[in-house]
Amino acid sequence: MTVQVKVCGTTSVRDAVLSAGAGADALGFIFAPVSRRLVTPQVAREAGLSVGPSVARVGVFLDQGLDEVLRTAEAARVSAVQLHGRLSGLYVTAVAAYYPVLRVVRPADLAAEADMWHGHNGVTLMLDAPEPGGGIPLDWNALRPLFPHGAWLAGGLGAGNVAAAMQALNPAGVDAVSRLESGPGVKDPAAVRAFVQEARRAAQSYPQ
Ligand SMILES: O=C(O)c1ccccc1NCC(=O)[C@H](O)[C@H](O)COP(=O)(O)O
Repeated sequence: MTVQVKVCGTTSVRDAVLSAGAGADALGFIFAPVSRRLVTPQVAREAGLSVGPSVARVGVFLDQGLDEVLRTAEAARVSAVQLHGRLSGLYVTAVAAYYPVLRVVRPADLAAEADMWHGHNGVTLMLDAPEPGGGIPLDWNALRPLFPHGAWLAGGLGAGNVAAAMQALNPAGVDAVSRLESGPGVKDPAAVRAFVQEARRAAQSYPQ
């Protein structure tokens, strides 16, 4: 089976090209003002154009207004939107009318959100730690009974632990940022390459 590998927190053309060259399926561009990896829509657009058509560009938002999300996503020409925060089902559905949505949930909300979005093809769940971009791994084994088929996983992942996380939960996609950086918003090339390679290797042992 395959796994989608997303490298988040892209802030430059250089890092977009690096992650795409390492084999990432998706690049994340963070538009949440609280982030140390904040990028402008203009830079995200330029970076997205530099990686060709087969790499997804994901705009990442945290508790931002619907207008702001749609305007920013359009300006950056992203291909999908990732939504963090306390958001109503109506809000998520409104964004999903325009973009495929990665709806990010914390462990405490996983069961309720999995029920809400079951069978909704435009919304994919991503389980993440309570503090996005914080580099803290989850307790994968404890989450095993709750983890929905087809969901993605984030939270403190890197080359050193992505295989164990995948073995525990069989996520359809994995996402990381903190452990792939040499500094806030700057990618460490070796860490990015190792993360993508390890995720690909671990996916080979997925159940058929
Ligand atoms: O990374 C951030 O700074 C951030 C800030 C606000 C909202 C989302 C943010 N990151 C979103 C991501 O997709 C991260 O890759 C994900 O939370 C995992 O991060 P990490 O645990 O550091 O690998």
